[in-house]
Amino acid sequence: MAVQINPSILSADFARLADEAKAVEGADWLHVDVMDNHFVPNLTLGVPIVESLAKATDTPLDCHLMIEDPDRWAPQYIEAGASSVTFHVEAAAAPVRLAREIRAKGGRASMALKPATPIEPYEDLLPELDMLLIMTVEPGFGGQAFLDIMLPKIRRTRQLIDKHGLDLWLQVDGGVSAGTIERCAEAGADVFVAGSAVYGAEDPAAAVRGLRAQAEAACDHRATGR
Ligand SMILES: O=C(CO)[C@@H](O)[C@H](O)COP(=O)(O)O
Repeated sequence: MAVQINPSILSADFARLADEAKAVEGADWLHVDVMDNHFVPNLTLGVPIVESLAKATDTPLDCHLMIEDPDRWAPQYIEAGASSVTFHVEAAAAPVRLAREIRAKGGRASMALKPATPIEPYEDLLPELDMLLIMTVEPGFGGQAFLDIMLPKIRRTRQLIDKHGLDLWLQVDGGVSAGTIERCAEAGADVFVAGSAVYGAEDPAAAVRGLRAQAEAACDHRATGR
């Protein structure tokens, strides 16, 4: 699968979201961090803003729900115009039912794991998903340092995806930058969320292009061993 670069609007100017979405045209998805100050100690935005943003940009939205009770809320984000919804397995009461409901509504179903949550108990769930998100920081804030200790989990997840021959995207989120993206790609990730590395750059669109070139080279290296 081709590499995908998804700017996180958590690092954008929330008063100018439509312009900030345009500033990264050429990105594959916009990553929308939804936080409820319960599942994580931060508060961001909800369904009405996603509904407005979906109308303001042609870039598809992936909503990353860092909230309690995603079973209740996730389908509403698809109805609001998101094309993909990521829920945390630690918060979901019925992850399989929820993934099926997201897909039944026409969305891509994605499940996230916090750093201390292992992948192995969820091997049998993987066919129910379109994407798996491995958090490479503790969720809640942008601008944190990348957790190198997540690299073995990324590798093990890639092995599981390949073992089962699944068409499942493997996303990483947190501390992804020019200094870390190659390690993530070499470990097996193919979807990269970057907040401060994109919106903190003078030219966000150029930052997306730079990250894409680095990730593509590292993915080729992983595939060919050269
Ligand atoms: O989900 C989160 C944080 O919880 C992320 O999406 C951050 O927004 C990524 O920001 P950077 O680490 O790339 O600055």
